[in-house]
Amino acid sequence: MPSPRRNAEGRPLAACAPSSSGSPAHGGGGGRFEFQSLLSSRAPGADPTCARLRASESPVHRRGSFPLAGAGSSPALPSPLPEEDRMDLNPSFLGIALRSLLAIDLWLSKKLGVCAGESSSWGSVRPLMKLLEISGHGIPWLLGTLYCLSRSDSWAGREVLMNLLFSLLLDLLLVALIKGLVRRRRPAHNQMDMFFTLSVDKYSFPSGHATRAALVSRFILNHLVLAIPLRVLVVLWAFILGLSRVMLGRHNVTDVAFGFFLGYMQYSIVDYCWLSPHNAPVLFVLWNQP
Ligand SMILES: CC(C)=CCC/C(C)=C/COP(=O)(O)O
Repeated sequence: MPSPRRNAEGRPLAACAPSSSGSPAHGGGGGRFEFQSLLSSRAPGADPTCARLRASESPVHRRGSFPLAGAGSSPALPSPLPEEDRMDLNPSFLGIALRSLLAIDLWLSKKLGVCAGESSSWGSVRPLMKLLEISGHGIPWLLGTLYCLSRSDSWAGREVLMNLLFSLLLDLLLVALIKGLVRRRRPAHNQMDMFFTLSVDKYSFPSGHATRAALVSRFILNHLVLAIPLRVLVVLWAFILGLSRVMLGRHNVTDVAFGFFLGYMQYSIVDYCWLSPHNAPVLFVLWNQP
C-alpha cells in the first residue's frame, strides 16, 4: 500500500484531498490554517502541485491575482505568491481572537439562558426575573426621578436629582446610538415580550439594563449616604440584574459585560459635567418656577 505523501516537516499532506467545505479562506479557522500550511509547503521537498491545486479553489485566486506560473511549464518550481495575496490568506491574530470570543460568548449565553422560556430548565423563575427587569427599566427610573424632583424642597437634593435625570437621559441616548450602529440581533432563544421598548431595542448590544444598573448604582453609592449592607445590596442588585438579562435570553454575555463598562464610564462623564446652579443656573431656575 502506498504511504501518504508528506510535507517538509514529515506531516501527511491530507489537504491534497478535495475539500468538501469549499474555500478554506472562507471555511472557518481550521481551513485557514490548512491553507496557510499549504502555502508554506513551498519549502524544498514539499508538494507544490498540491499547494497550487488548493490555491486554485480559493476565491482569492478567483479574483485573478494568484499566478499559476507553473501551468504549462515544470510543476516542480512554483512561483512565489505576490505579497498582497500572502497577507490576504494570513489570518490575523486579532481576527481569530475575536471569532473565538464570539463563539464562547454565544455558547455561554445559550447555556446561561435557563429562563428564556416557560419550558426552560429554570422557567419557573422567569416571573421573578421579569420583575427584576422592571426594576432596571428606564420608565420607572425616569418617572421616579421626576416625581422626587417635584417633591424635593432642598437645593442639594434638587441638584443631585437633576444630575440623575441627566444621567438617565444620557444613558438612553448613548445606548440607542450604539444599538443602532452595531445592530447586533438579540439571541435566537429570546422571547420579545419586554415591557415598553423603543425600536432600537430589537438590537442587543449593549444591554440598556446593564448600563443603567452600573450607572445608577455608581451614582447612588457616590451621592447617597447608605449603611454598608445597603451599599452591598445596591451592588448585588446591579450584578443580578445584569445576569438576569442573559438568563432571560435577552442578551449575550458580551452585551451585558460591555453594558456594565459603558454604564460605569457614563457616570464618569456625568461627574465631569456635574450640573449645578453655578454652571447651569437656567435649569435650576426653570425647575423652581411655580
Ligand atoms: C423607553 C425607555 C425610557 C427605555 C427603554 C428601556 C429598555 C426596554 C431598554 C432595553 O434594555 P436591554 O437592552 O437591557 O434589553
